[in-house]
Amino acid sequence: MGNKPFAGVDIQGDEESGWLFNVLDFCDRETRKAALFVTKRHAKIFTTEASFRWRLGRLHVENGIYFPCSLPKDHTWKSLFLELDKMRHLWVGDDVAGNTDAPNLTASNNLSGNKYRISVFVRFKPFTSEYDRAPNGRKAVLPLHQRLALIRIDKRLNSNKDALCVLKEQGGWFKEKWDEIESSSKEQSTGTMQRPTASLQHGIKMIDCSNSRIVVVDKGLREFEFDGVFKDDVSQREVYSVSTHELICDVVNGVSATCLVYGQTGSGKTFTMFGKDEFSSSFAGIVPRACSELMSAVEHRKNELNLKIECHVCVSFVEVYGNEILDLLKKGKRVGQSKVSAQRSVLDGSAEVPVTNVEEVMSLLSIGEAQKRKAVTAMNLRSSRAHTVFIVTLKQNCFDSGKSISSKLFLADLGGCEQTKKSDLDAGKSNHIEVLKELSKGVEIDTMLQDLKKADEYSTGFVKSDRMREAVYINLGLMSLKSCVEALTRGTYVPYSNSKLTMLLSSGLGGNSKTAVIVCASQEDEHSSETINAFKFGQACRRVSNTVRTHANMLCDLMKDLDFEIAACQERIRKNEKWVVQEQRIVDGLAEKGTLEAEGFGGFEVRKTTVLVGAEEDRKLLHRLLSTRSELSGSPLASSDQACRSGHSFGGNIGFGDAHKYELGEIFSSDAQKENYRFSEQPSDDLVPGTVKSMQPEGVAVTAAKKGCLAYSGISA
Ligand SMILES: Nc1ncnc2c1ncn2[C@@H]1O[C@H](COP(=O)(O)OP(=O)(O)OP(=O)(O)O)[C@@H](O)[C@H]1O
Repeated sequence: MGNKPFAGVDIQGDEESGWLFNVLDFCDRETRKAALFVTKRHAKIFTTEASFRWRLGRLHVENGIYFPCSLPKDHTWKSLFLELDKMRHLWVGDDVAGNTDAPNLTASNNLSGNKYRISVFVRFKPFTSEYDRAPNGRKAVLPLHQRLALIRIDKRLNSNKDALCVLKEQGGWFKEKWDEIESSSKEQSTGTMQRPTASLQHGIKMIDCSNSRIVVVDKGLREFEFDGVFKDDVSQREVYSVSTHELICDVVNGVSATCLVYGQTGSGKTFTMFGKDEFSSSFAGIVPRACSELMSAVEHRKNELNLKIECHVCVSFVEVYGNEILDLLKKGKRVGQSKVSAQRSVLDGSAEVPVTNVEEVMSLLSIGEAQKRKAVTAMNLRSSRAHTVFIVTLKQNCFDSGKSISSKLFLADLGGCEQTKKSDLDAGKSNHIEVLKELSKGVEIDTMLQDLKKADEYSTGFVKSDRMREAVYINLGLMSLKSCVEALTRGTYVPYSNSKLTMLLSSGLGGNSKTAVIVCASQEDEHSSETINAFKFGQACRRVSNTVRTHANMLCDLMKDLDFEIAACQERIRKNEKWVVQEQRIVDGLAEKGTLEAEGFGGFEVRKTTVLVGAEEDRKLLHRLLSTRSELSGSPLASSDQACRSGHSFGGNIGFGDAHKYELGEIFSSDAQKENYRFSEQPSDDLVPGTVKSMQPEGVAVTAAKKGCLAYSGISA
């Protein structure tokens, strides 16, 4: 073949190097060897980032694996390629995936069962006014070492000595105190030096976006580390592309994802999740951006891929208001009665509306927005009075392989944690004028009249007790969310059923979903304690990992896990279980009253029974596992089939020492079926259901087949 085909290859160019990979992937062994020889001196071609990007493109076109157009955080094109390459057989049918000749096919399932930590981001809201920048809150007294640590982090100093110099230069109280201590320590050189302390404003001390760290003064100095920190000037687009964009790619690749915003009331959660003004403006939040990306990916699937994949998209938009789930797309109609039925209705699709293009999604978003409950509080002129969850369901069917995959995207705008004193729930009336101003901004006079009416509705609707009740329910939902996250970090029972909110979001918290949490925060010192609490919640979420599987592989994996457990259980039974002989003294029932025999002196019969002991608990477990497997597989025979094929024991004895003795070929009596049985042999095709197949030499054990099961061995006298 020579050097010719590769002579003109521009090794840095995407397309050219792509062509080279193409050739290498499809040529025979000899050609490949020659090609590798030629390109040896250009070996870096195989490792350049550009080449991996090109490979991702191929993965997309040929295997239907969607990948983000911009690199996700902490990824290189190479690492992204290696991660997504594990899914290359996502759309290959099970028949092909089961073929051992096809190399690396089992790797298709590698994503199933992968553990992913919840990613947590922090977004700061801009200061509301210059007044808010002024220190206006609690003070905390920091010990000297923490004060020095703060300076070291802030000024990027390496030693405490340098930090001490900075502290002295800062002058003020500390310098005076330090001079005082130095002079007194000179006088009494043997005495121990008193540690100087200084009081600091409680709140955020440093925001380090490049290292995603935030340093705060709480009771002492405290540092929080997150996956990303966005300052107040970061655009909506950037927040979306860093925090959520990757999740959309996962949803297209069949993995469910959740993104939730958490924070104090008025901290910018709704702004981050839904945006402001038009959904198409630069202020558009995560929901409209995610929907347009998802819909364009779906469009792309239809038009451009080699594979024929049919996609169906449905959306639901619900509000957890008080103790109820309301459907915002059906004029706030209540969904389900109980917690379970409400959760089922939302998750199983009765609240879903099918959509075919992005315009339809946006119009549904507007309908839902209009239905949302908002009110004026002292903290926010348009405070959401409920938790809102927007759910997108994507069902994909591949015509070529017959495989279908379903995934869900949960986008939740949680209600803000509220201190009712701060949010001044009666502030509606006093803020009336503010609402009017906001509503009339840039609007013509005739439309203003309508707005005035609207604003009037706002003000007249302000019933303090209603606002209080809403705040209590919001806080209760958030408390359940916190207790679920805490339970997940401790590894104890997770109380999802405590609230409808946690039941809805259970897949995102410790479930089968990739999850991102965006903590929205104010920078004002006044709100420092709420902000720090929100950071603590974010930190707890960061310790939670979800096990993520593509939906298509879930059942398969579950069966595999069950089979593994069944095999282990059977192995334990085989090791621990043994037959023991039990003796039972039976008084002659026919003896006449008053005789010695009747009283049990002398004339009694000793009846020996053989029973299986040593693995009673494992037997119960095995029974449970087999019935679960049978339920999952939908086949009533599966459980017994499984047990028989393994050739292990099950059950006890039948009729031993009792009246009935089975003969070869005899039909099992229906009474005998009430007793315990024992599997012992491999089932064979020549078994006649319900009959005794063979007998042991002493005439003690029988192997028999019973209706509905394949084989049994019982013990008969
Ligand atoms: N990053 C930001 N840039 C510009 N304005 C912002 C930002 N974050 C929030 N705001 C503004 O702050 C106000 C309050 O924000 P928002 O309604 O999103 O708060 P919230 O956390 O959803 O409150 P609540 O929990 O009470 O509903 C809005 O007017 C919003 O436009």
